[in-house]
Amino acid sequence: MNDMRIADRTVSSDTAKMTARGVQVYYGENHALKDVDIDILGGTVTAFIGPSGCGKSTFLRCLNRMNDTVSIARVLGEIKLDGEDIYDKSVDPVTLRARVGMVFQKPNPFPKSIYDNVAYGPKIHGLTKSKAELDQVVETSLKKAALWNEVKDRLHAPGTGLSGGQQQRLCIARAIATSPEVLLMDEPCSALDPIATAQVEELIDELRSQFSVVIVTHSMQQAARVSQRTAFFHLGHLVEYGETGQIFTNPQDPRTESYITGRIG
Ligand SMILES: Nc1ncnc2c1ncn2[C@@H]1O[C@H](COP(=O)(O)OP(=O)(O)OP(=O)(O)O)[C@@H](O)[C@H]1O
Repeated sequence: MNDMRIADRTVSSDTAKMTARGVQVYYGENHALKDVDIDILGGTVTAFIGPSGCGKSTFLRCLNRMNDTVSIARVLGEIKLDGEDIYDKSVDPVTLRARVGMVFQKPNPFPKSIYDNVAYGPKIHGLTKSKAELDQVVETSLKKAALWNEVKDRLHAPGTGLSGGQQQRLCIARAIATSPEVLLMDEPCSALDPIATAQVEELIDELRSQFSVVIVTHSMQQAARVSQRTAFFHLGHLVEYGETGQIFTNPQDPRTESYITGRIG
């Protein structure tokens, strides 16, 4: 942990964008997540770290109700976005996922053109009124995802023809095209080479000026590079949550210390 570039630790907001209280997740009989309480801050990158199977992705997927799509998953407790219960019956999960977007581990562009990948969300949510407005959203999203210059002359070529790193930036552009308030990223760099990883990490830092980012990562170096807040999960428990520098240099719980020093993994 010595040669780490450290992210700017200042957070632009200390108000909670999302809050979770007493969250439990069961997959059938498997109690995967146990009594998780957390406040996700606005304008902040929050990293979820912990050993394989500790529940990081499960909790991430609770934040935009992706676990609704898993028939054996049961989510208990309360999760709020701007004070509103996202599991309330009146909340449409598809609309919620436009506000709380997601980028997955493997780049998964639709088998459509670069343009149509980005235009998809604004179209289905009726966010634009004209073709010119949609063109503008596509361009702005690709610019925010640092991909515009590489693709502006081939917007109608298939998204699947891009390199892995470009495909992941296309998926980020697709996720931000609906102007989400929170962006969830589940190990977004695990399929990328070091150069593409550095590009996506730089992007994450820029994106937090517009919304909260929550990133699951296996890499402690990555958590230290990109996040201002870190949550350490172990065996389904949220063991420790705090300022990233403090978690890595002065952990309060012996389990966190064991993990960051490599004694549990
Ligand atoms: N779709 C699913 N169906 C059944 N069990 C699941 C499912 N997804 C996760 N689990 C179980 O929930 C527990 C937590 O898994 P989860 O994927 O959330 O952990 P993780 O910390 O993200 O792991 P990794 O770092 O390996 O991705 C594990 O016991 C896992 O087997």
